[in-house]
Amino acid sequence: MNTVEEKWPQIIEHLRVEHELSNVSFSTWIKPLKVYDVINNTVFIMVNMNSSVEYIEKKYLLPLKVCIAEITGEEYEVSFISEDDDRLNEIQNMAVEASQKKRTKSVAERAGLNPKYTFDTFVVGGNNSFAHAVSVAVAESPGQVYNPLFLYGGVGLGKTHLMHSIAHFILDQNPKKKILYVTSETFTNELIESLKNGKSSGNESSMTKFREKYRNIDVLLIDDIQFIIGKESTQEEFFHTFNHLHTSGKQIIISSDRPPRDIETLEARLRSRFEMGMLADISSPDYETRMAILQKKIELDKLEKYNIPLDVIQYIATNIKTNIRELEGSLNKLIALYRLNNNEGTIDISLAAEALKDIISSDNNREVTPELILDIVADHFNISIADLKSKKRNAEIANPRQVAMYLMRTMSTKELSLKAIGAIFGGKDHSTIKYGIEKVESEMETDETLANTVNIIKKKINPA
Ligand SMILES: Nc1ncnc2c1ncn2[C@@H]1O[C@H](COP(=O)(O)OP(=O)(O)OP(=O)(O)O)[C@@H](O)[C@H]1O
Repeated sequence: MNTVEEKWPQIIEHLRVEHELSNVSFSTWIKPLKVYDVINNTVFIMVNMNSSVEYIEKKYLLPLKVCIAEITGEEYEVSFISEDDDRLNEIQNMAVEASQKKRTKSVAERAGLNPKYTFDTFVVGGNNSFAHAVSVAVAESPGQVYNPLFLYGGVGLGKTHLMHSIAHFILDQNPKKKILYVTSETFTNELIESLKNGKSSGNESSMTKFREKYRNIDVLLIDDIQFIIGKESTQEEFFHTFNHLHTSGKQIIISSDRPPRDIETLEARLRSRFEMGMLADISSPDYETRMAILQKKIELDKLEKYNIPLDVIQYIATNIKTNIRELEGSLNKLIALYRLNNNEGTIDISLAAEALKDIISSDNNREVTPELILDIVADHFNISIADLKSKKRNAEIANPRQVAMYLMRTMSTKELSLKAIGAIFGGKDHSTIKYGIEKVESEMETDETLANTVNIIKKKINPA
């Protein structure tokens, strides 16, 4: 049942009270209305045979629209229909189409894909045209052309975006394809958990489940493979997963921050497997590509309304060279600064300079600041920096927050006192910070999954 249908009794009650409808009006016109369907944000309401659609439309369309928005929190169009309406067939077809679209989308969502990362939103430039071309080829003929496809390149240059694009494309062609996208961190942590559960329960069923999950698929996408380096048991398991899929003609797509030959602790047998398909690198975008990416983002995020002057876009493209995530981040920061000022200032180069101030970082030997740690931890756990700094206590936020505290204490270039860390997290007491840090430290000793995650974040902060 959709939200409008679910909340229909509240919606009409709200209408009755707000518009002071008499009992007669209410029971004559409103009570008999039924939600017929909600399709693409339009609520179709069936009007009783004996009522007049024209009259109800004239008198109640607007009030009802407002009440629906107030009760559901979402804006809908409202359309009244009658049982002998010529449009009924058309509406039913629309409903079927919409539910098919929804199903395809949920297949993509289930596969862990970001809906924004598609080939349509990917800007092709000299830095990525080869990687893009081979990705399209793999998407068109999974398992048949380049297997595995190994995409590599520096931080924030579009590897994940390309991988998701391949997966979306395959699912669009055939929603039944079984696609699994994971980071190597997830693969490792799930393996650790399965081994642990297998040991404690004394049976192998958890490992069997793990293997079923990773082997019973058509396409495996594994992101940031560099993070399984140095872990023998993970490499061993991955080797078998790889062989199983590869010999059955299933497609494997891998990303890494460097080519296989430069991953020192990668076992030779895995390295040779990775090198037997297609290696494609993505390098830093040139100026024209950076401009094109900024323009695309303005279009996709509907930022045209801010009329950002061309010289401001050029200023950002000139100054942020090596990381597309930072390129996008500066545009977001610029808009945020402008809005902070109640949209009253002007978007000019000096505002852009302020936006860039926090973002421009020398890539080598970058200083580890609290802001950098907040940024990377938030990005890693897919939560906002505001949440990290907030007082929310649910585990999804509180645990990453404690990890951030621990990292600030142990990794910051300038040593930070407990009090200083407390100030960053909204004025928390130094004992709270101490507790958080010690909790992470002691849990890392027994919880291998947490230790693995913290180590990966450390490598993201300090990739050397
Ligand atoms: N060619 C491109 N066109 C449009 N957007 C891009 C392009 N390349 C990267 N981006 C955007 O830049 C951001 C970072 O890209 P992505 O996460 O794919 O990088 P990555 O190489 O996987 O980084 P990491 O090494 O951190 O995993 C994303 O928001 C992505 O949409």
